[in-house]
Amino acid sequence: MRIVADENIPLLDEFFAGFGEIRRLPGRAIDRAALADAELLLVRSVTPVDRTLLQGSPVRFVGTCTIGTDHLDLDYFSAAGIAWSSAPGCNARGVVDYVLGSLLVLGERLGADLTQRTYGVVGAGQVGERLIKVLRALGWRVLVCDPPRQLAEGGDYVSLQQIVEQCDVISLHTPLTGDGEFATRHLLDAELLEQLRPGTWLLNASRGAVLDTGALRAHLQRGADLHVVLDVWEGEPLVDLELAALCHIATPHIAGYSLDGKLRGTAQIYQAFCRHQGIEPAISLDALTPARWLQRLSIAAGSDPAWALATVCNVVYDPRRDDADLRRSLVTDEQARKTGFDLLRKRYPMRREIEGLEVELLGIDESLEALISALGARVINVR
Ligand SMILES: NC(=O)c1ccc[n+]([C@@H]2O[C@H](COP(=O)([O-])OP(=O)(O)OC[C@H]3O[C@@H](n4cnc5c(N)ncnc54)[C@H](O)[C@@H]3O)[C@@H](O)[C@H]2O)c1
Ligand SMILES: O=C(O)[C@H](O)[C@H](O)COP(=O)(O)O
Repeated sequence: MRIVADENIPLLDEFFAGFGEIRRLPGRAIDRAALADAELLLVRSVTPVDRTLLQGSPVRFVGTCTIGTDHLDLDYFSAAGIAWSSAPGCNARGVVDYVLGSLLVLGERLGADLTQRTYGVVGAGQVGERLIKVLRALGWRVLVCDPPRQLAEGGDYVSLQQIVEQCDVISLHTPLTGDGEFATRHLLDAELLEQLRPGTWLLNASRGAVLDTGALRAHLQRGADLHVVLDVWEGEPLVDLELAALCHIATPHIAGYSLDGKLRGTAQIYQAFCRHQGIEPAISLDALTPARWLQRLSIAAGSDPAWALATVCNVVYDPRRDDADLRRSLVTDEQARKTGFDLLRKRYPMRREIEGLEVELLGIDESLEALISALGARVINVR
């Protein structure tokens, strides 16, 4: 079997060499010619996979090692009988760590008490649900907007209008969808942006176009009192220079780029392809995951909770490095800017997740124990 794969998918040989010959290409360079004799196509989010790419090719299975599927034409797959899989939830925890790290930066720069804010999470799926769980476990107030889930399950949800009116912090975690009752393209449009409360923190680590970023730039240029964190950009890999300059934190679509999340993405596609082939998966991710460079941290009972929170989060992930790297890459030449964006993602340094970190708690401190557990780290009590 011939396999064509995005060169940025880790563990390709370990999981897929047993199925056939793998040809690696930059995701944006995968074209019709490359697929002339390929039966299996493995992509990430930068390869639009549609009729134009696939028609006439022997591809029978498409795997995207990502959560998002907006780059796949699923209607065409279904009409053409092409099987596919994404990797639901694979890097969701990385996004939660990114949001926590960003909140800490904003809290420090703006002198805000994170415990006293009202958080609005828009989209309560794999990412949003995990984020809500952490924020609520910390005892923070969270409102949730997810109309599809509200319709399907009922429950304690609010409207987007209520989020805009009541929240100090709004974090977007919907998929990008262009049509249907719950379409999210420009979900936060010019009208809603105008209604945000002065001082609102607005975070987008979903897809660039979930926000009307042209309207956001214009609003900020008029002096809107907003504090913006953007990981994703309309028109990626080309970042809007003026908008980036107006953001508190600007990163190159790496919110979910934990090593754990990337490896899980490959493993999930391997499992899906095994199911498709009717074979039992024989390769285990556990055996292939490297040891963490920081496995355990010690914190003394009685430590300041805000310090402990920042220490556990920042030791795992601090978005300031990614923000600085992106800003250095933002040159005026558009081609160089796009190349810079892709290079930052291709050469992304090793980052692990808070889940998996062990925190040794020295002495008895129930509230500190609850806080560290809320973050998802494993508490080891040393009495
Ligand atoms: N920046 C990154 O690195 C990164 C990483 C992972 C995922 N993502 C993006 O985040 C998105 C969400 O990820 P997920 O794993 O939570 O997806 P998911 O499919 O598990 O959950 C999405 C949730 O959004 C809800 N939703 C849909 N339309 C909505 C609307 N109009 N208003 C409010 N809620 C709506 C859905 O009902 C669902 O509960 C992905 O589709 C992907 O595009 C980005
Ligand atoms: O949808 C996802 O899983 C994320 O956005 C993912 O991190 C995208 O990474 P990429 O495929 O662009 O490398």
